[in-house]
Amino acid sequence: MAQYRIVSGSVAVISIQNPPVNALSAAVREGLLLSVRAAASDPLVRSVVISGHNGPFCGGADIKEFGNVSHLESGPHLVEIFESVEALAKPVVAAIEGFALGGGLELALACHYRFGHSEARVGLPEVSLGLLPGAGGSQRLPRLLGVRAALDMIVTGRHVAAGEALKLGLLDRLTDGNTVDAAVRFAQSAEGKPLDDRRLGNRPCPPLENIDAFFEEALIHARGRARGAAAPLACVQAVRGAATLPFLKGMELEKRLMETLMTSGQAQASRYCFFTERGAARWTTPTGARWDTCRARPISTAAVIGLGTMGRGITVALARAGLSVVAVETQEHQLDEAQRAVSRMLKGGGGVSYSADLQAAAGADLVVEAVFEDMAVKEEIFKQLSSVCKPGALLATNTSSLDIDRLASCTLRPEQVLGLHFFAPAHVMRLLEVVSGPRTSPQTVAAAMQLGRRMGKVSVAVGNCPGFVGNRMLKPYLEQAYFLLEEGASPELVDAALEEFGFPMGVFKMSDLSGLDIGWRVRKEEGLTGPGVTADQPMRTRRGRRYSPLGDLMCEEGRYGQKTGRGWYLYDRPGARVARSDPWLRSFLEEYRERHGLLARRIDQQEVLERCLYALINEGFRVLEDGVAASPQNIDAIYVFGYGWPKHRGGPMFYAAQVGLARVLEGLEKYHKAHPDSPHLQPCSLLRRLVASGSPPIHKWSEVVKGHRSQL
Ligand SMILES: CCCCCCCCCCCCC/C=C/C(=O)SCCNC(=O)CCNC(=O)[C@H](O)C(C)(C)COP(=O)(O)OP(=O)(O)OC[C@H]1O[C@@H](n2cnc3c(N)ncnc32)[C@H](O)[C@@H]1OP(=O)(O)O
Repeated sequence: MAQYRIVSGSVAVISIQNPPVNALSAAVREGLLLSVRAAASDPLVRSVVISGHNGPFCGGADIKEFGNVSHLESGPHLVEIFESVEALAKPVVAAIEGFALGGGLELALACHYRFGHSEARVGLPEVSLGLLPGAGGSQRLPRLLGVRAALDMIVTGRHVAAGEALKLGLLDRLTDGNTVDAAVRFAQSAEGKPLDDRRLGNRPCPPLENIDAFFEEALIHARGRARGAAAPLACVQAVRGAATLPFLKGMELEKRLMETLMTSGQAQASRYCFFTERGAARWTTPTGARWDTCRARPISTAAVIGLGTMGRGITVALARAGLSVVAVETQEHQLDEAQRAVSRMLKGGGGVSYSADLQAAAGADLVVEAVFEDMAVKEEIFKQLSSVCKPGALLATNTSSLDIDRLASCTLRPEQVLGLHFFAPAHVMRLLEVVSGPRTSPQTVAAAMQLGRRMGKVSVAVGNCPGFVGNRMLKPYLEQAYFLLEEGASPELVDAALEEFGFPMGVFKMSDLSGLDIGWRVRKEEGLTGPGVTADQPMRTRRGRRYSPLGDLMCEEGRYGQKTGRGWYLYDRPGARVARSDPWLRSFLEEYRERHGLLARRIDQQEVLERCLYALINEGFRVLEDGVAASPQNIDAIYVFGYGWPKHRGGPMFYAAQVGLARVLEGLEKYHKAHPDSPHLQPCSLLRRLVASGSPPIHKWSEVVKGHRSQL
């Protein structure tokens, strides 16, 4: 769908019409090509403006079509359309409002001039979909901006604001007014002028010295950041083609690379993540509440209780979302320090006031409690908040695992109590688990989900259980990693396998970063270690199942990780980040194995991956079975946006489907047989039932889950 009209006697305005983002679907491509041909053949038309209908210029190719080759191939191809645009003998001006992304920017690059609104943004984000700008973008952009700037945009996929795009030379002019009107006036002024130099396909790439060395380095850099993703490397290759080949040869290279990427599992996984991120907004809860049936009361003021690292980050996230925030910390020295830190992060005051008195929370629409993880302390605060806060105020806890329902029962308003599980650093990390207990009202969930969106978070509604979704699934993953150390692996081996898989950090490096003492405190509270454990209990068994005390022993040695300069690795000083192997740990593990009669065996990376990831996935199926997560897509969103699961692998549940459910089941059966005292390796019944029903595709799993639903 493309609207075609003539304005001011000589300008054809072609408007892309496909709400909400004017994506280039087959119908749009058809309409666009017909319109371009009409403009070419109409003698009255002397110039052309291409714009987006109702605001945004164009959000790119229609991603929904990518999963289906026949959709992709129906209608004219973008490359062909853009060639016709560029070849037109009349000046073509792109009028960019809102955004021009992916194929949208590639269309603008085929135009002879680009006019932008001052608030527009442009970019080639295909890389985050596991692709490259495959409709000429990888060849035209370097010819316009030069290799360095183009490569940066293409490999990172970042959105560039209009002001920067003007400086880069990507936009020719900006306007604060009506972009189409300004573009029409400009198009008329360009009528009859020569166009050859405006056609990027005709231009050579601006020269670059030491071109081979430049691209070698770019490839090394991209490989370092890609974590196993193929698209960034293909982007470098395509831009190299732009720098070294004639345009048409470069286009052939782009096409070849694009065909390989488009049909890859990585692109499929990245696309799945795109829709998973957006799908989380269509939430449901175990109690049957839904996003489309409840209205959220808007939240404009908030109080944050407790200004440790999490509280500070949450204050910043709320203030940046435009809320007026009162930050409460009863310890005066901590309050001063927090005030300075928050101001620094906000680059000024930013709507935050500070208080040492809980009464300051009285007028807030929402209170987020972020004190340390101690149930008794939290219970006391919730009791007080229940009487201090105005009726209707929502009371949230930022616990990462404690029982929301227990906190709700300390208040006179259990329906307004919920968990908001932020991830550190809270003002940076995209994920927010919105945890509802059995008594949390749908309106409370709706308000929290809306707030999450305002903060720019991927908010996922989950049910209440120890660890909620993310940390609950992490537990078996960590446990297997510890067991692997007992059986002969080293932290380096385990971490290398996980990092090669695509995690930014292996489990032991991650544990050093977040602090071993956190898990130690939780295990003490659970009675797994500490004074409550009597000397006659076997060290490696708890409640009839295998237990590894390795983490506890490390903490007893004062090895808390980066903060103490020693953990699973050695650091130059407390707080340093670079992990080095520690000979002490090697002997510690050897002695430990000897003491417990454990024979070290050779463990390969495949076993590391299967034991750790399959145990995590298995728990994911249990989470689905229990109804704590509404869908496998929600679990995957949690892992991709909160736990560093590589996007090009789609998330744990998607990965399980891609590996094959039968293979995951078989792997779990094998490992459970070898380790019968490790119940996390025992395949759960949902996985068995899915395999028995022929391993349906992931979007059909809910049909198998149904009927078995929810204990909550
Ligand atoms: C044998 C094999 C053959 C292989 C052949 C190979 C050759 C093929 C050649 C093809 C060449 C293609 C080259 C071009 C590629 C591309 O353009 S890829 C797409 C690039 N664009 C993007 O990545 C942009 C994605 N979108 C966004 O970033 C955001 O949506 C936005 C545009 C910035 C708007 O944000 P916001 O206002 O916050 O709205 P959202 O909630 O994100 O989105 C609203 C709804 O719109 C849907 N949507 C968004 N973009 C697209 C899109 N490009 N296609 C389809 N749908 C899109 C989004 O899912 C939302 O939908 P709902 O959730 O249903 O509301």
